[in-house]
Amino acid sequence: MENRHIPESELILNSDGSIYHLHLKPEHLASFVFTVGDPDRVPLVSQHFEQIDFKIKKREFVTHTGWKNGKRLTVMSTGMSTDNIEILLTELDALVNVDLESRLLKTKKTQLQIVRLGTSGSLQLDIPAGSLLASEIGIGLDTLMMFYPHLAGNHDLAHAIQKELDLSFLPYQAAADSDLLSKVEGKFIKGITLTCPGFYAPQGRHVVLKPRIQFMLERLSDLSIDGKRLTNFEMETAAYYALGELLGHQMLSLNAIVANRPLKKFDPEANKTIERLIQAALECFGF
Ligand SMILES: O=P(O)(O)O[C@H]1O[C@H](CO)[C@@H](O)[C@H]1O
Ligand SMILES: O=c1cc[nH]c(=O)[nH]1
Repeated sequence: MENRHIPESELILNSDGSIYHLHLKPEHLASFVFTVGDPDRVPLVSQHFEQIDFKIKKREFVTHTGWKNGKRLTVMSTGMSTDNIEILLTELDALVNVDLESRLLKTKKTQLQIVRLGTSGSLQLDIPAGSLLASEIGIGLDTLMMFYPHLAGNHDLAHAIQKELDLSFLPYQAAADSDLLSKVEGKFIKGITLTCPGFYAPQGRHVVLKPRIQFMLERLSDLSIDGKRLTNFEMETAAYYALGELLGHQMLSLNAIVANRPLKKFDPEANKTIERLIQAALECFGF
């Protein structure tokens, strides 16, 4: 990669030297990061830390860094949608891989491990609310990755979804890091996750405005691609996996299933499932 001087208007630092949106300096970040969508979920994770050394809030990005079981870790909130994940991952990568003084790439690369702890809706009757699901693959129904280099790897699912829904664009497809995925074996079911650019019509919901794509839920639930089926809807996973692949960081998205869409049910006990998700993730990663 060309080692150019990154201009001030392209990688923006605040007056205290912290990075623009996240408001972090390199020393505030651990190499293992849990991410959550909801800022109020950050203390639900960090309450399990033995010690918290650093806390900051900027916009929807709330960060706590501390220690558990002798290991340093960070938890941070991202807000919703893939556009926020683009900001998150670009700035996290810059914190570890750009010398913020010289504005040049560091010669030695640091790899982050980033695990999303999010909520999600199931597309399948046999994946009830209350399930814990690890996304093996993420498929993005948004256009974020049209602005970045092409992804390597298999795009079979993306092509099948484009055909089924008659989309004018090709969704993007990327996979979880296999080492991180192996750590949750037995504790999480595995699934194929659809990352949507919205919560309502882009997930086939009808409130007042009628979704343009008819029977989206049923068509995606029934789709079988070489024996593989789609399992859940959320709004960030594919961007983590795609940008993780391009930037060289390890990513895993873990989901608390809070709705069963075929049953038309939302789980009133969703908070308990989120707490189980947090506990299970801490255990699986040795914290
Ligand atoms: O609970 P979080 O992590 O925010 O994840 C899910 O919940 C939000 C929608 O309610 C979207 O961000 C979706 O991905
Ligand atoms: O159905 C759901 C539930 C949580 N998050 C989503 O994006 N969709």
